[in-house]
Amino acid sequence: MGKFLKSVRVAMSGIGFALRTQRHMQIHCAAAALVIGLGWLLSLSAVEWALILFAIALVVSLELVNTAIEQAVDLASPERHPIAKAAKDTAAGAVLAATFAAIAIGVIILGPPLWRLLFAS
Ligand SMILES: Nc1ncnc2c1ncn2[C@@H]1O[C@H](COP(=O)(O)OP(=O)(O)OP(=O)(O)O)[C@@H](O)[C@H]1O
Repeated sequence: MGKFLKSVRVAMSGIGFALRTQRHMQIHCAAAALVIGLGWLLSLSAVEWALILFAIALVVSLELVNTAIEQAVDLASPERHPIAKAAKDTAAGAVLAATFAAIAIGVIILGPPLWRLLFAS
């Protein structure tokens, strides 16, 4: 197998691990599928799609990094330690910050057309 294909395979296995083991990753992916479905229903523009897809990629990527940090911390410090706590809490904070931004982007882009579809037609 080529080097590139091997890199893709191990990266996909990392994504699979996070999907199987992390409840938050499953929630993010379910929310992403819902938003993509709504975007298709509401015929978003190219720029709107770009923003939505960027927000989804940011949240999912940070959840993957958060998972990697949790695994590394559990390996390095199975016992409780304030630095282990700081590492895990900070990584979780990164996911939370991106999630807030993604929710804001979703409301700004999907809110008005969804409102018109539901209440003004
Ligand atoms: N080794 C540790 N030392 C100190 N505090 C820890 C340690 N491991 C976990 N914690 C604390 O418990 C919290 C939860 O950690 P945990 O590893 O269970 O992740 P999680 O937030 O439950 O993530 P997920 O549900 O996505 O697996 C951390 O954010 C941290 O505050």
